Amino acid sequence: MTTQQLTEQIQKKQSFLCIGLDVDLNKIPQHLLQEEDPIFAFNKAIIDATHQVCVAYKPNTAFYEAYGMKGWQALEKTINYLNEKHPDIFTIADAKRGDIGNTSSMYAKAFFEDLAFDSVTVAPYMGKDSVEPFLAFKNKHTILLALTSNQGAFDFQTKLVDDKELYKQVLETSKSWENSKNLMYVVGATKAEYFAEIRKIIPNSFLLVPGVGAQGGNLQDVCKYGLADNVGLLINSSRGIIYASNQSDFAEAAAQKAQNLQLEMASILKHAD
Ligand SMILES: O=c1ccn([C@@H]2O[C@H](COP(=O)(O)O)[C@@H](O)[C@H]2O)c(=O)[nH]1
Repeated sequence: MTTQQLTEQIQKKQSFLCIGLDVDLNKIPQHLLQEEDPIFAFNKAIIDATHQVCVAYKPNTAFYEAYGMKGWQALEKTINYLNEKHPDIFTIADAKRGDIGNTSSMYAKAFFEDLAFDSVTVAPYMGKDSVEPFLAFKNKHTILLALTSNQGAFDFQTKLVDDKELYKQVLETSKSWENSKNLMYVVGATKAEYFAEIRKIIPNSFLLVPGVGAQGGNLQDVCKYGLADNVGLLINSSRGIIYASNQSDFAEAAAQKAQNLQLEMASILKHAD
Protein backbone atom coordinates (compact mmCIF):
# COMPACT_ATOMS: atom_id res chain seq x y z
CA MET A 1 0.00 0.00 0.00
CA THR A 2 1.31 3.48 -0.85
CA THR A 3 1.18 6.36 1.63
CA GLN A 4 -1.26 8.10 -0.72
CA GLN A 5 -3.61 5.12 -0.53
CA LEU A 6 -3.24 5.15 3.25
CA THR A 7 -4.16 8.84 3.39
CA GLU A 8 -7.20 8.14 1.18
CA GLN A 9 -8.35 5.45 3.61
CA ILE A 10 -7.88 7.86 6.51
CA GLN A 11 -10.02 10.48 4.77
CA LYS A 12 -12.65 7.92 3.80
CA LYS A 13 -12.99 6.43 7.27
CA GLN A 14 -12.25 9.67 9.13
CA SER A 15 -9.92 7.60 11.24
CA PHE A 16 -6.18 7.28 11.75
CA LEU A 17 -6.55 4.52 14.31
CA CYS A 18 -4.22 1.53 14.41
CA ILE A 19 -5.32 -1.36 16.59
CA GLY A 20 -2.59 -3.36 18.26
CA LEU A 21 -3.12 -7.13 18.20
CA ASP A 22 -1.02 -8.03 21.24
CA VAL A 23 -2.62 -11.34 22.19
CA ASP A 24 -1.95 -12.64 25.68
CA LEU A 25 -3.67 -15.97 26.38
CA ASN A 26 -4.00 -15.00 30.05
CA LYS A 27 -6.11 -11.98 29.11
CA ILE A 28 -8.43 -13.23 26.39
CA PRO A 29 -11.90 -14.63 27.25
CA GLN A 30 -11.34 -18.11 28.64
CA HIS A 31 -13.97 -19.77 26.42
CA LEU A 32 -11.68 -19.06 23.41
CA LEU A 33 -9.05 -21.40 24.84
CA GLN A 34 -11.23 -24.31 23.65
CA GLU A 35 -10.77 -23.19 20.02
CA GLU A 36 -8.20 -24.97 17.84
CA ASP A 37 -6.28 -21.69 17.43
CA PRO A 38 -7.31 -19.35 20.29
CA ILE A 39 -4.98 -16.52 19.17
CA PHE A 40 -6.40 -16.41 15.64
CA ALA A 41 -9.97 -16.85 16.92
CA PHE A 42 -9.46 -13.79 19.15
CA ASN A 43 -7.85 -11.72 16.37
CA LYS A 44 -10.54 -12.64 13.85
CA ALA A 45 -13.31 -11.59 16.24
CA ILE A 46 -11.52 -8.30 17.01
CA ILE A 47 -10.89 -7.58 13.30
CA ASP A 48 -14.47 -8.45 12.30
CA ALA A 49 -15.79 -6.08 14.97
CA THR A 50 -13.43 -3.13 14.42
CA HIS A 51 -12.28 -2.98 10.78
CA GLN A 52 -14.76 -0.23 9.85
CA VAL A 53 -13.31 2.27 12.34
CA CYS A 54 -9.57 1.74 11.93
CA VAL A 55 -7.06 1.98 9.07
CA ALA A 56 -4.29 -0.25 10.42
CA TYR A 57 -3.57 -3.29 12.57
CA LYS A 58 -0.29 -3.84 14.38
CA PRO A 59 0.49 -7.27 15.78
CA ASN A 60 3.54 -7.05 18.00
CA THR A 61 5.49 -10.18 17.06
CA ALA A 62 6.65 -10.75 20.67
CA PHE A 63 3.12 -11.85 21.55
CA TYR A 64 3.30 -14.54 18.85
CA GLU A 65 6.95 -15.57 19.23
CA ALA A 66 6.22 -16.26 22.90
CA TYR A 67 3.92 -19.14 21.85
CA GLY A 68 6.47 -20.78 19.54
CA MET A 69 5.33 -22.50 16.33
CA LYS A 70 1.63 -22.08 17.22
CA GLY A 71 2.19 -18.36 17.72
CA TRP A 72 3.88 -17.96 14.31
CA GLN A 73 1.08 -19.91 12.67
CA ALA A 74 -1.50 -17.63 14.30
CA LEU A 75 0.44 -14.58 13.08
CA GLU A 76 0.52 -15.99 9.55
CA LYS A 77 -3.22 -16.72 9.64
CA THR A 78 -3.88 -13.20 10.94
CA ILE A 79 -1.92 -11.41 8.19
CA ASN A 80 -3.42 -13.68 5.52
CA TYR A 81 -6.92 -12.98 6.84
CA LEU A 82 -6.26 -9.23 6.77
CA ASN A 83 -4.76 -9.29 3.27
CA GLU A 84 -7.60 -11.41 1.87
CA LYS A 85 -10.57 -9.78 3.62
CA HIS A 86 -9.34 -6.21 4.08
CA PRO A 87 -6.67 -5.34 1.49
CA ASP A 88 -7.33 -1.61 2.12
CA ILE A 89 -6.10 -1.88 5.69
CA PHE A 90 -2.45 -1.07 6.44
CA THR A 91 -0.56 -3.79 8.31
CA ILE A 92 2.41 -3.35 10.64
CA ALA A 93 4.66 -6.10 11.97
CA ASP A 94 5.95 -4.56 15.18
CA ALA A 95 9.13 -6.64 15.27
CA LYS A 96 11.82 -4.00 15.95
CA ARG A 97 14.42 -5.71 13.75
CA GLY A 98 17.72 -4.50 12.26
CA ASP A 99 21.10 -6.23 11.89
CA ILE A 100 24.08 -6.33 9.52
CA GLY A 101 22.99 -5.98 5.89
CA ASN A 102 22.63 -9.59 4.77
CA THR A 103 20.71 -10.47 7.95
CA SER A 104 18.43 -7.44 7.58
CA SER A 105 17.67 -8.62 4.02
CA MET A 106 16.40 -11.89 5.48
CA TYR A 107 14.29 -10.08 8.07
CA ALA A 108 12.82 -7.94 5.29
CA LYS A 109 11.98 -11.02 3.21
CA ALA A 110 10.37 -12.66 6.24
CA PHE A 111 8.01 -9.75 6.94
CA PHE A 112 7.45 -8.32 3.44
CA GLU A 113 7.43 -11.47 1.30
CA ASP A 114 6.69 -14.52 3.43
CA LEU A 115 4.24 -12.78 5.76
CA ALA A 116 3.30 -9.96 3.32
CA PHE A 117 3.02 -7.12 5.84
CA ASP A 118 2.93 -3.55 4.50
CA SER A 119 5.48 -2.41 7.05
CA VAL A 120 7.84 -3.47 9.81
CA THR A 121 9.33 -1.59 12.75
CA VAL A 122 13.14 -1.36 12.71
CA ALA A 123 15.69 -0.13 15.26
CA PRO A 124 18.11 2.48 13.84
CA TYR A 125 20.97 1.67 16.22
CA MET A 126 23.08 -0.29 13.69
CA GLY A 127 22.80 2.47 11.08
CA LYS A 128 22.28 2.90 7.36
CA ASP A 129 23.39 -0.53 6.08
CA SER A 130 21.12 -2.25 8.61
CA VAL A 131 18.05 -0.31 7.44
CA GLU A 132 18.52 0.03 3.67
CA PRO A 133 17.71 -3.66 2.94
CA PHE A 134 14.21 -2.96 4.30
CA LEU A 135 13.90 0.29 2.31
CA ALA A 136 14.70 -1.51 -0.95
CA PHE A 137 11.22 -3.09 -1.01
CA LYS A 138 8.86 -1.09 -3.24
CA ASN A 139 5.56 0.00 -1.66
CA LYS A 140 6.65 -1.43 1.69
CA HIS A 141 7.40 0.78 4.67
CA THR A 142 10.13 0.75 7.27
CA ILE A 143 9.05 2.30 10.54
CA LEU A 144 12.16 3.50 12.31
CA LEU A 145 12.20 3.90 16.10
CA ALA A 146 12.81 7.62 16.69
CA LEU A 147 11.48 8.64 20.10
CA THR A 148 9.84 5.74 21.88
CA SER A 149 6.99 5.89 24.38
CA ASN A 150 8.79 4.30 27.33
CA GLN A 151 10.69 6.00 30.15
CA GLY A 152 13.95 4.47 28.89
CA ALA A 153 13.72 6.70 25.80
CA PHE A 154 15.49 9.31 27.94
CA ASP A 155 18.50 7.00 28.51
CA PHE A 156 19.83 7.50 24.96
CA GLN A 157 17.33 9.01 22.52
CA THR A 158 17.25 12.51 24.00
CA LYS A 159 20.98 12.66 24.77
CA LEU A 160 23.11 15.11 22.78
CA VAL A 161 25.34 13.70 20.05
CA ASP A 162 27.33 16.40 18.19
CA ASP A 163 25.17 19.02 19.97
CA LYS A 164 21.93 17.46 18.77
CA GLU A 165 19.56 15.00 20.43
CA LEU A 166 20.08 11.44 19.18
CA TYR A 167 16.45 11.06 18.03
CA LYS A 168 16.90 14.20 15.85
CA GLN A 169 20.09 12.72 14.41
CA VAL A 170 18.10 9.59 13.53
CA LEU A 171 15.41 11.65 11.77
CA GLU A 172 17.85 13.88 9.88
CA THR A 173 20.39 11.24 8.89
CA SER A 174 17.80 8.70 7.77
CA LYS A 175 16.31 11.26 5.36
CA SER A 176 19.47 10.96 3.24
CA TRP A 177 19.30 7.15 2.89
CA GLU A 178 18.41 5.49 -0.39
CA ASN A 179 14.63 4.98 -0.79
CA SER A 180 14.00 7.14 2.28
CA LYS A 181 10.53 7.83 0.88
CA ASN A 182 9.68 4.39 2.32
CA LEU A 183 10.42 5.55 5.86
CA MET A 184 7.95 6.18 8.65
CA TYR A 185 8.88 6.77 12.28
CA VAL A 186 7.78 5.65 15.75
CA VAL A 187 7.15 8.52 18.15
CA GLY A 188 5.45 7.78 21.47
CA ALA A 189 2.19 9.50 22.42
CA THR A 190 3.72 10.02 25.85
CA LYS A 191 6.20 12.44 24.23
CA ALA A 192 3.60 14.90 22.86
CA GLU A 193 5.73 17.95 23.72
CA TYR A 194 8.33 16.81 21.14
CA PHE A 195 6.02 16.71 18.13
CA ALA A 196 6.49 20.35 17.07
CA GLU A 197 10.28 19.86 16.85
CA ILE A 198 9.86 16.54 15.05
CA ARG A 199 7.54 18.04 12.44
CA LYS A 200 10.19 20.70 11.64
CA ILE A 201 12.50 17.88 10.51
CA ILE A 202 9.99 15.51 8.89
CA PRO A 203 6.91 17.62 8.05
CA ASN A 204 4.95 14.99 6.14
CA SER A 205 6.37 11.61 7.12
CA PHE A 206 3.93 9.17 8.65
CA LEU A 207 4.39 8.68 12.38
CA LEU A 208 3.31 5.52 14.17
CA VAL A 209 2.29 6.75 17.61
CA PRO A 210 1.91 4.10 20.34
CA GLY A 211 1.08 4.98 23.92
CA VAL A 212 -2.54 6.17 23.79
CA GLY A 213 -4.68 4.28 26.28
CA ALA A 214 -2.82 1.96 28.65
CA GLN A 215 0.36 4.13 28.68
CA GLY A 216 -1.53 7.37 29.34
CA GLY A 217 -0.77 9.27 26.11
CA ASN A 218 -3.38 11.79 24.96
CA LEU A 219 -4.77 11.94 21.42
CA GLN A 220 -5.52 15.68 21.43
CA ASP A 221 -2.01 16.53 22.67
CA VAL A 222 -0.40 14.44 19.91
CA CYS A 223 -2.58 15.96 17.18
CA LYS A 224 -1.90 19.55 18.23
CA TYR A 225 1.55 19.49 16.59
CA GLY A 226 1.67 16.00 15.08
CA LEU A 227 -0.95 16.37 12.34
CA ALA A 228 0.50 16.90 8.86
CA ASP A 229 -1.06 17.98 5.55
CA ASN A 230 -1.56 14.31 4.65
CA VAL A 231 -2.65 13.62 8.29
CA GLY A 232 0.59 11.67 8.71
CA LEU A 233 -0.39 9.92 11.92
CA LEU A 234 -1.27 6.37 12.86
CA ILE A 235 -2.32 6.34 16.49
CA ASN A 236 -1.97 2.90 18.04
CA SER A 237 -3.87 1.51 20.97
CA SER A 238 -3.53 -2.16 21.89
CA ARG A 239 -4.57 -3.14 25.45
CA GLY A 240 -6.95 -0.19 25.75
CA ILE A 241 -9.05 -1.63 22.92
CA ILE A 242 -8.61 -5.40 22.70
CA TYR A 243 -8.97 -6.06 26.43
CA ALA A 244 -11.98 -3.80 27.02
CA SER A 245 -13.79 -6.93 28.25
CA ASN A 246 -12.69 -10.51 28.95
CA GLN A 247 -16.24 -11.84 28.76
CA SER A 248 -18.28 -13.08 25.80
CA ASP A 249 -18.96 -9.44 24.77
CA PHE A 250 -15.19 -8.79 24.23
CA ALA A 251 -15.49 -7.99 20.50
CA GLU A 252 -18.38 -5.55 20.98
CA ALA A 253 -16.56 -3.91 23.89
CA ALA A 254 -13.42 -3.52 21.73
CA ALA A 255 -15.51 -2.08 18.89
CA GLN A 256 -17.01 0.48 21.27
CA LYS A 257 -13.57 1.60 22.50
CA ALA A 258 -12.28 1.80 18.92
CA GLN A 259 -15.30 3.77 17.80
CA ASN A 260 -14.88 6.26 20.65
CA LEU A 261 -11.34 6.98 19.41
CA GLN A 262 -12.51 7.16 15.78
CA LEU A 263 -15.18 9.71 16.65
CA GLU A 264 -12.58 11.82 18.45
CA MET A 265 -10.34 11.57 15.37
CA ALA A 266 -13.18 12.54 13.02
CA SER A 267 -13.80 15.64 15.12
CA ILE A 268 -10.06 16.51 15.06
CA LEU A 269 -9.92 16.12 11.26
CA LYS A 270 -13.05 18.26 10.84
CA HIS A 271 -11.59 21.09 12.88
CA ALA A 272 -8.19 20.82 11.16
CA ASP A 273 -9.74 21.58 7.74
O1 LIG B 1 7.77 3.29 21.55
C1 LIG B 1 7.06 2.28 21.47
C2 LIG B 1 7.19 1.38 20.45
C3 LIG B 1 6.33 0.32 20.39
N1 LIG B 1 5.37 0.15 21.33
C4 LIG B 1 4.45 -1.00 21.17
O2 LIG B 1 3.13 -0.50 20.91
C5 LIG B 1 2.17 -1.27 21.62
C6 LIG B 1 1.50 -0.42 22.68
O3 LIG B 1 0.56 -1.19 23.38
P1 LIG B 1 -0.47 -0.56 24.46
O4 LIG B 1 -1.12 -1.79 25.03
O5 LIG B 1 -1.44 0.32 23.72
O6 LIG B 1 0.33 0.18 25.46
C7 LIG B 1 2.93 -2.47 22.18
O7 LIG B 1 2.95 -3.49 21.22
C8 LIG B 1 4.33 -1.91 22.38
O8 LIG B 1 5.32 -2.91 22.37
C9 LIG B 1 5.24 1.04 22.35
O9 LIG B 1 4.37 0.93 23.22
N2 LIG B 1 6.10 2.10 22.39
